[in-house]
Amino acid sequence: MTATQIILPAERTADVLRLLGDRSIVFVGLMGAGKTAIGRKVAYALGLPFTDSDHEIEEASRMTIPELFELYGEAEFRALEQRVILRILESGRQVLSTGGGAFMNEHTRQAIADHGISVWLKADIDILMERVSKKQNRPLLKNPDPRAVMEKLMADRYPVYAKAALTVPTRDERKEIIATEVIDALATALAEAPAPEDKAQ
Ligand SMILES: Nc1ncnc2c1ncn2[C@@H]1O[C@H](COP(=O)(O)OP(=O)(O)O)[C@@H](O)[C@H]1O
Ligand SMILES: O=C(O)C1=C[C@@H](OP(=O)(O)O)[C@@H](O)[C@H](O)C1
Ligand SMILES: [Mg+2]
Repeated sequence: MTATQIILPAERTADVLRLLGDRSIVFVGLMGAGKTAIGRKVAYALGLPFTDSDHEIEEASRMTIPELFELYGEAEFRALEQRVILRILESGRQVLSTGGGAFMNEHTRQAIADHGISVWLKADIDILMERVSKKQNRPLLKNPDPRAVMEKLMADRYPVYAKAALTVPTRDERKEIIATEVIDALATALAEAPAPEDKAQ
């Protein structure tokens, strides 16, 4: 199946990239919000490389995320996640989609602030549950009551996700539409907070 991609006018892309400077766009938010799916579309539309931290962790460890949790536990996964994200952020401007827990780590949050502009993709619980129920690849939700787990994660994490540079609501709408809304929100936010080298102009 060929995925539909967004085509932006060249001037629009050039404007957003200029305002972005050397910063990466970093997606944060809960499981199922669409960080991976929307991040990929945003990257394609802007002609930027795309990286998903979970994918990089799986490549580096040659294990799946559920295997890592099962064999080494969550603490080891978090340590690996921190290292991998720091390395990715130092490898140049890109779109990075993080795993839902990554932004909870203070060092990771600082590195994201140093190298990028963070985007909290925020969806309501029904949407999150509908999406995550389709795949059994999220160890935290391997629980008799995954909705209660998600509610607890919302309570614990929302105050931290709220530290992201911008928040973009997402909903039951085509990925291309959401990705376009993210780019619009980014363009507005970046125009208000230009990269240092752009401020002088
Ligand atoms: N706007 C959307 N419309 C329809 N499906 C979506 C949308 N955003 C994400 N999805 C689907 O929901 C699931 C979870 O999305 P994903 O990008 O993996 O979320 P995350 O990385 O935040 O956990 C995937 O199957 C993805 O294709
Ligand atoms: O929220 C979390 O703690 C996690 C989210 C997952 O990524 P997605 O948010 O991309 O599903 C993955 O990193 C792991 O299962 C833990
Ligand atoms: Mg993901």
